[in-house]
Amino acid sequence: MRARGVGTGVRDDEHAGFDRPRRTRPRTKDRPDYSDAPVGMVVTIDRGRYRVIVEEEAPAAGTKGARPAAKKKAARDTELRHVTAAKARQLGRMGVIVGDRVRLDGDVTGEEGTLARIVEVLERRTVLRRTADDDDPYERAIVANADQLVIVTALADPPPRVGMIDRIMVAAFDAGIEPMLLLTKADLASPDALSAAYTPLGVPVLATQPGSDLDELRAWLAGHRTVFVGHSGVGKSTLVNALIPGAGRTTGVVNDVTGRGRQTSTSAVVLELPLSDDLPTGWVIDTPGVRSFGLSHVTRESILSAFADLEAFTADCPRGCTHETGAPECALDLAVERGELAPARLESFRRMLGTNQ
Ligand SMILES: Nc1nc2c(ncn2[C@@H]2O[C@H](COP(=O)(O)OP(=O)(O)OP(=O)(O)O)[C@@H](O)[C@H]2O)c(=O)[nH]1
Ligand SMILES: [Zn+2]
Repeated sequence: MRARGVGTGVRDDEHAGFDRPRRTRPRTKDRPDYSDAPVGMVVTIDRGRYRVIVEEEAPAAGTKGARPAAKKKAARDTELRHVTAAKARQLGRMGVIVGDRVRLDGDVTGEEGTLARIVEVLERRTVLRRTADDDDPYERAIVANADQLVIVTALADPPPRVGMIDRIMVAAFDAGIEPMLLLTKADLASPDALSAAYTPLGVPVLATQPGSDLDELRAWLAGHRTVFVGHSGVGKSTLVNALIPGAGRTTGVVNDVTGRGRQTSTSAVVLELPLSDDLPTGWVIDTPGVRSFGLSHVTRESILSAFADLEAFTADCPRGCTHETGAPECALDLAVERGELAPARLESFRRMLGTNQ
């Protein structure tokens, strides 16, 4: 007979329940209801400890802990509490990644020396994944719940790698995350060629150099959770520090002796953009410099679904059409012939398909 949860009373369906297949787990007894537990966002992970930001209503004016009236300018009407947590045993091997929204149990005061427990990971809206290389069968989920991705590429020193940009872009398309291209070091080389190569993809492109006005970028980030991805040395930390004074992202050249960068972080970090009077709040998720970006998890269909205009034409493709260059009677070629699709757009799409081979 099924054990009954303590104090839950007899439900109506309890009587009829005996001839039903037994649930593997009694619901009420082993699985406490955490629906009232506070929800927070995982901002860093370090050796099994998760730093979680819990957003709560700010105390009303006049109560203990209320914000002084003088600080009202550009203030949020909620407050952010930082809580350190460990993964609860019941989550088993389930991964918790940066950006995850989690429910917390135990001591959630966030006071020095306290430790909360992550008891549930809420459904992810997006997951940015990569494999170490294309033969790597293990995909790694890097960041959860981002809705934008900024690919940071230097125009020189190190020189841009178009293949790498394409791959990161495909990972974004696959994840349903909006990509943007940010070209740094425009003082060293012109952004024109790269800019032209990515415009047909509908990807916003922005070039920066020391002293650049970052207002356009700020406007783009406001109200979003944006992942920054880039090769080591492209100037990503310089940019993040400019956007978020006090972020303290380590910058500098690669150490000539050890060949290793000074950056020690191995996991992504969520940072809050400064509050502003005229822009909604936003978050930046900085990731460690990447050297490769494997895509063995990405399918042709998921790339196609990021190109809604092309997807509409492919309804007329022969069954099993690969849509690649030379695919017989591919409706995409016919659409270009009829002048309904820009050749550059099809070319860009096919370049993206090619990254996955
Ligand atoms: N000329 C020029 N140099 C830049 C620019 N942005 C950054 N740099 C320099 O490029 C070097 C690398 O910058 P970082 O910000 O450390 O690069 P990163 O991408 O964070 O690199 P990792 O920390 O290794 O991931 C530093 O010496 C910066 O001063 C730029 O727009 N123009
Ligand atoms: Zn086709």
